[in-house]
Amino acid sequence: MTDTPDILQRILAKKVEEVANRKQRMSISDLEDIAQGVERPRGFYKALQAKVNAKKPGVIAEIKKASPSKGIIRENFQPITIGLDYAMNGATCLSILTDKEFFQGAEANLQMVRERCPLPIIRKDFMIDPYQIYESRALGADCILLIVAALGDAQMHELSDTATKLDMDVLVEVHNADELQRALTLDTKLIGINNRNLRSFETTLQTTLDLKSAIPAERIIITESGIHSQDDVQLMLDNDIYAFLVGESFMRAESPGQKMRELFAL
Ligand SMILES: O=C(O)c1ccccc1NCC(=O)[C@H](O)[C@H](O)COP(=O)(O)O
Repeated sequence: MTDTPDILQRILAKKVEEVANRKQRMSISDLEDIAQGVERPRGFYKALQAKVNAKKPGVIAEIKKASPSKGIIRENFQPITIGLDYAMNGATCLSILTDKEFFQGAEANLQMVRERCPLPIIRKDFMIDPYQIYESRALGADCILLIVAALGDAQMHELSDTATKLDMDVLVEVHNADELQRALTLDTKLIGINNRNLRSFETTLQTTLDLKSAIPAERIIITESGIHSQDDVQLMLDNDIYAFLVGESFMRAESPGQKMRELFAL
């Protein structure tokens, strides 16, 4: 096991700086104006709900160039081509990394893909301030990610309420039972269980299996990270988990969409 310094704390420290700089460049009310001119949210939750109700896999296909645990994952990184490939091959939603420092993402990637691709999109970034929620809507995001481990209770509720006010969906992400209890105090129907330990970077699908029984039936469980094989997918389906967030195994394939089709038999 790698003894990694707490990557989340490093990312969050950088986000505090980043948000402060952005606030100097554009006011929240200007962002609000821009957000109002953007096409309405596409229904991220609804798209997943339709799959889950039909007991079919709903795949949130990730567009990610690099990560702290894996370094560069995909050299030939063409976000629009990847987004269209996912859409053509049956993805339900997209996840687009916008963090630059740690994931080599970009906000422009989300905007460009949204213009060309009809799928609902989650902005995958580290939300700590309502400013970023307005910014996400202004970029065209349909859903935002809230990582419980990164947030205090009041902060988490404030961010979720801001997203709801903007008609966006919220995916709340947990890694353990304590975080899950906190996540369940939110109204959101989307609960992501991240199988990656953010200290060791190890992934185990057992995390999803261990936590799922504490989640009420009306919520949608999304298993996140570490899905690499048809057996992994089958294990989740056998345990009534129908929503998946997958990045690396798709991104390492020449055609991420075909890889998705292969893993999920779409
Ligand atoms: O992936 C990392 O190294 C990482 C480090 C710190 C915070 C988050 C991190 N990953 C984000 C994700 O949750 C994944 O991109 C997502 O679940 C997909 O995982 P995978 O299919 O294993 O690429």
